[in-house]
Amino acid sequence: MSLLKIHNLSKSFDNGKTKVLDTVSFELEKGRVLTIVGESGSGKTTLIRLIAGLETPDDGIVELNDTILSSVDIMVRAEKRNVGLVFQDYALFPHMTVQENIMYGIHKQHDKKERVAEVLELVGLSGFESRYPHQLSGGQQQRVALARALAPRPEVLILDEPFSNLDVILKDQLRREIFEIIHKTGVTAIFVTHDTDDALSVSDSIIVLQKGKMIQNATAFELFNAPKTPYVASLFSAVVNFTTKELEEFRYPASESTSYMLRTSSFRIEEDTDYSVTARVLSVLFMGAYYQISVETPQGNLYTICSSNDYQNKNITIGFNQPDIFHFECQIN
Ligand SMILES: Nc1ncnc2c1ncn2[C@@H]1O[C@H](COP(=O)(O)OP(=O)(O)OP(=O)(O)O)[C@@H](O)[C@H]1O
Repeated sequence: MSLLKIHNLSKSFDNGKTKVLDTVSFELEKGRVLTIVGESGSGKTTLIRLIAGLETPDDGIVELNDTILSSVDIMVRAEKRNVGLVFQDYALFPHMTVQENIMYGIHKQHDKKERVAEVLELVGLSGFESRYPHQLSGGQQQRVALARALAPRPEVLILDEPFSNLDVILKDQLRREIFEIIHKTGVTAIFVTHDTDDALSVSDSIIVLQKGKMIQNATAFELFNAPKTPYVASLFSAVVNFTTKELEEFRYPASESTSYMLRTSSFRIEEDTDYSVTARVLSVLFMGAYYQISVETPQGNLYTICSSNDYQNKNITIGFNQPDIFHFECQIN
């Protein structure tokens, strides 16, 4: 059964001139992790602010545990919603210790100190109670922010771009740790990011927002393998747009009214494939873990990746298999 139900949520700013969210609907089951992805300005933060009660909707309903939290006539205050928030900038109070920061979020409980110790243990920071935020690393501050959000036992935990201020190695490590903690607590979580790697690795389902509209709501596997639009396809790895003429070179039966795309990584070199063309290799660049290869076909140049530089200045067969090509009955946008 769904814990959180979002129904036809819409929001505009500037007296209705800027529509930021347009009839967004989805449901989230208890204990699941949902990620919201989308380019800058697509409405991600506005959507979670509406769920957290920091904005009022123009239309639509936010429902948690069969109780309406927001609608045109109802607005339950943010602090009454039992929704925990972790922001990218940690938002810890600098003049308070770790213990005071975490206690701040706990309202009704008598066992405040015990709860602080419990959540600090959960995030691997036992013994850090009396430190101040400036005495902690970025990763530790983010774990304290998570502990603070978890302390009141929220029904939904929302993490807004929680890793974007951290360097790559720390980010990977912290992402793993935070999602282990989330799974351990079983809390229902919504994670907002424009980093699609984050989204693929941690979510039970992913919502893609584009210009305030929900384009697709699916598992990571479905989004990667069956994107609904060219934009969704391009979110998760490099893609090539094919013209009908280019596809004819591969002997692919292309139609004029369809847009075609292939992931760069789906090209096969010197392999038996469903559709192929002979092409001249223009360059092979060493990129560390792989080589980037550029080839010239009768219809233009293509880029792909391969694992060796044996193809320098050669004519090669490059191709792809039927299941790998995406087709969309629309114009590429
Ligand atoms: N209070 C506000 N008043 C006016 N416009 C706003 C307000 N809040 C957000 N917007 C606008 O709404 C649009 C969506 O903003 P939002 O912050 O939800 O996007 P986002 O997807 O979270 O972007 P980012 O990834 O850059 O954080 C933007 O064009 C933004 O300028």
